[in-house]
Amino acid sequence: MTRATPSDNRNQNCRHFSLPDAELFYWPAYLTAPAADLLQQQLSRELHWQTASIRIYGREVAIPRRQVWMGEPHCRYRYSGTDFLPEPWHPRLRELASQISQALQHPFNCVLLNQYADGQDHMGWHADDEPELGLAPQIASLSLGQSRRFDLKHRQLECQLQLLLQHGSLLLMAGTCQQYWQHRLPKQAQAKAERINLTFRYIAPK
Ligand SMILES: O=C(O)CCC(=O)C(=O)O
Ligand SMILES: [Fe+2]
Repeated sequence: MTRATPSDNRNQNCRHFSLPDAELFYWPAYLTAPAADLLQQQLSRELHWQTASIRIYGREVAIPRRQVWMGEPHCRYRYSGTDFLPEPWHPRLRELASQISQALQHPFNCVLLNQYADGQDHMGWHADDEPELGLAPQIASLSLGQSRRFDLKHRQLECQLQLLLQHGSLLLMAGTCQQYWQHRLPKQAQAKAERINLTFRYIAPK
């Protein structure tokens, strides 16, 4: 499988991981450091970050991070028993979604943003396999700020992978990654600074 190098930073090497039942592509510096700094500051300041609650065993529990769901109006998203309606595009994020779509030759029309204040904020094991994302969804994950470890594990095989997601990097989870693998962002006591992650997704209009 071949992919064009993202247009934002053509000189960056792409690391390709061909795993059992999944393809991963990682661009360590998809955005230049100054562009990534600026975007992080802007998103941190300008978005309506929410502490969402999800239902676990019938109880409402606040998730250990803040988030924003954004995209085209039809992109409703059901996640752990809660229905999220998208916020309208922030102009910079509409532009970024279209750049990433072009670079990866794949449509993206919505994005889940997560803000992790420090290493205590995290996300547990899961897959982005909600039915509205369709079969074999491709998820493009842009990271800003504090570098954090990202873990993946196969659901059936004894197969795991750890990546360090750096400031300005882009990770594409492709193939049947969401069907056969789970991923998480673990707690990391030594991580002291903020990280913002954007996972661009595609939801087909009904
Ligand atoms: O913050 C990350 O890198 C992971 C985010 C993620 O898995 C998600 O938004 O579904
Ligand atoms: Fe995810």
